[in-house]
Amino acid sequence: MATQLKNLSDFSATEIPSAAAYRFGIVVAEWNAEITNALYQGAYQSLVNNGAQPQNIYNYTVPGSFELTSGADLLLKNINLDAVICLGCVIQGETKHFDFICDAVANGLTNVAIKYSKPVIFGVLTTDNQQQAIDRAGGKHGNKGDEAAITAIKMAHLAKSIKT
Ligand SMILES: Nc1c(NC[C@H](O)[C@H](O)[C@H](O)CO)[nH]c(=O)[nH]c1=O
Ligand SMILES: CC(=O)[C@@H](O)COP(=O)(O)O
Repeated sequence: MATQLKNLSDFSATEIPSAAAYRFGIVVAEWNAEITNALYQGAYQSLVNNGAQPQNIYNYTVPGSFELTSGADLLLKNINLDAVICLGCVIQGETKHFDFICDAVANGLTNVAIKYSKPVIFGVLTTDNQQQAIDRAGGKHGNKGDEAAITAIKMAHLAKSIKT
């Protein structure tokens, strides 16, 4: 498994641009809150550790990962942001519901990013079980929230460099 070869929180500080000039939205799904709260803490701390100003980080929650698309759309429609980080945890149950949510969120967030020409970061765990989620939300495989935050910083920097 690719993740087993990589820690989601391993980054070289020299490769990460400063986040000081950028404004970030973070949308967090409430489903599996013990996991998504850990993802949020990782993302928020990674932003701040790389220079983001707390007053430039706009935090919101939505009921479930399926609503992350609506959340990202509302933020980009109403707030001047350089990137939106979307955090969720979808865990396989007994039915195909998992598949529909995961596909909807991945495609939905992609469409929002294109609609606004803004980076929308897919920080959603899609796991077979709870332990896999724990391992990727501050456990042995790091924190996907860290990864999502660093991705947001890099994409915001890329967007700025292309525009100027
Ligand atoms: N089972 C999980 C859900 N289900 C809820 C959906 O995301 C959505 O809120 C509902 O279908 C109403 O639109 N959400 C997760 O984030 N994680 C899950 O494991
Ligand atoms: C991913 C889900 O929505 C899942 O938790 C729902 O469980 P089930 O497929 O057993 O209804």
